[in-house]
Amino acid sequence: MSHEEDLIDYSDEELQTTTAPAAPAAAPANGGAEKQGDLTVSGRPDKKGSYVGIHSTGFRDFLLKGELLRAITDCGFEHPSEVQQTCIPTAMLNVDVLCQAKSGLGKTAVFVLTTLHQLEPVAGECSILVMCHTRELAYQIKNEYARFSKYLPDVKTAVFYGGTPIQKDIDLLANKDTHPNIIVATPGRLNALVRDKKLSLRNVKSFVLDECDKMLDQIGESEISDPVKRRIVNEGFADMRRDVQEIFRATPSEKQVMMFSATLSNEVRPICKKFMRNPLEVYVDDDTKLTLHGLQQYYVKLSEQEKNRKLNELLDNLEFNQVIIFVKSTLRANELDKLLRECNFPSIAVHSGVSQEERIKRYKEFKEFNKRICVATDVFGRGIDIERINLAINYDLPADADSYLHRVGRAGRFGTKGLSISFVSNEDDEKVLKDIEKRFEVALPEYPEGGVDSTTYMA
Ligand SMILES: Nc1ncnc2c1ncn2[C@@H]1O[C@H](COP(=O)(O)OP(=O)(O)OP(=O)(O)O)[C@@H](O)[C@H]1O
Repeated sequence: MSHEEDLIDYSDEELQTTTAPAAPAAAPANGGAEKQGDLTVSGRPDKKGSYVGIHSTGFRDFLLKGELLRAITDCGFEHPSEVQQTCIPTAMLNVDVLCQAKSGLGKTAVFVLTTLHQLEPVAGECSILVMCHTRELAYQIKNEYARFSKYLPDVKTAVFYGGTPIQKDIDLLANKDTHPNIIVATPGRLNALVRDKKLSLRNVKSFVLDECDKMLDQIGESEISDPVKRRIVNEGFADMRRDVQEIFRATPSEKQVMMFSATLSNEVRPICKKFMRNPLEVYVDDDTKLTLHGLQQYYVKLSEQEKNRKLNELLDNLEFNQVIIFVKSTLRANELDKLLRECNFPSIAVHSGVSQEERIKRYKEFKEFNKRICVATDVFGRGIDIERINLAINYDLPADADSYLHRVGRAGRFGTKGLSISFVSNEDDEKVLKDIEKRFEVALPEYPEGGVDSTTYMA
C-alpha cells in the first residue's frame, strides 16, 4: 500500500487534530503589547523600529514589488485592512508571524503578498509552502497566488491534495520546467510526496499554515466521552498534526514561519509558537471583537421535524444573493440537497462523500454564481471565500462556538452586510447558543415572526 492510500480524508467533517509537536522550542516573544484597533500586537522584533506605528493609507506605502502593486490594483483592493496594515510591513521582512484576525478581513493577502514579495524563483525549487486543512481552501489559496503573481511570469504555483491521481503531482514535480516555486497543499498528500521522495522541501524559505488552530489543536481524550467518537477524532487529529510535523521537519531550520486563523485559543498559541522564532504576535484578545459588525445573527427554536418546513419558508421569503446551509453530516447534506432540488431550489451539496473532481466542480459552480444555494458540511466551514454569500443558515448548529464563528463568517465578507440564522433544536444546541452569546457578547435574538427587512442585510 502506498503512503497515499492509508491517509484519511482531512476534508471530512470529523476532521480534527492532537498532541504537542516535536518541533523546535519557541524563542520567547518580545514583551509588551500594543493596541491597533481590534488587534493586540506583540513580539515585534524591534518595538521602536522603523516599521512600528506605520499607518499606511495605501498598499504603495508597503514598498512591495511593482508587479504586486499592479496586481493589487487589478484586484480592486484600494486600502489595506487593519490586519494587512499590522502584518504586511513586518512579514515582508522575513519575520515569523502568528496572526489572529476576524473572518473575512484579508488574512490570505498577508501571506500571499509578503511571500511573493520575497520570492526569487529558482527553476525546480519550492520556496514557499502553504498548508491548510481542506482541499477547496487549498484550491482557493492557489488561485489567490495566481491572481497576485500575474505580472511575475517566472513564478509557478501548484496545488496538491488527496482524492486526485498522485501520479499527476509526481509528473509535475519530476520536470524542472513545471516544478512549482509555490506549493499550496493539504498535509496528507504533501507528506506522501515528501515521504516517497518525490518532493524535496530543502529550499523552502516560507512555511505557512492557514487555519492553523484547526491543523494543530488538540482535544484531550478525557473531553470526549464516547469511545467511538474519541477514536475517530483522535485519529483525525493525530494524522493531521503528525503530517504537519513531519513536513516541517523536512524543511530547513532557517525559514520564515507564518500561521493564521480567526480563532487562536490560549491553548493553541504556545503550540503554534513552538514552530516559530520570535514571532510577531497579533491577537484579538477580546472575543467580543471577533463579531462581524455587518452580520445580523438570529436563532430559530424548533423541533428536528420542523426544520425542513422552516428552511423552505425562509428560502421562499428571504431575499439573498447566495446562501450557505450547514449540516452536520454527509448524509444529511445529500438528503437536504435532494429535498431542496425536489422543491425546485437551485441547490448543490459539498461534502467529503463526493469525488474530489466533483467537489471542486461544485465549488466552482457556486463561486461563479451558477448555483445560489449550497448545502455543506464543515468542509466549507472555514476559509472559503465566496463574495456573494450574504446568508448563512445553520440547519444543524455546530458543536462549539469557534465553529459557529467561522461558519457565519462565510457571509458578510470584508465588512459587507449579511444575515445568519441558526436552528436550535435540542439541549446541546441551547448550550452552544448560550456559549456563543457569552463569548462573543453578541446579540443573538430569536428570528422575528415578520422576518427581517432585506435592506438591512443586502448590500
Ligand atoms: N485590502 C482589501 N481590499 C478589498 N478587498 C480585500 C482586501 N483584502 C482582502 N480582500 C478580500 O476580502 C475577502 C476576504 O479575504 P480573506 O479570504 O483573505 O479573509 P480571511 O481573513 O482569510 O477570512 P477567514 O478567516 O474567513 O478565512 C476576499 O474576497 C479578499 O479578496
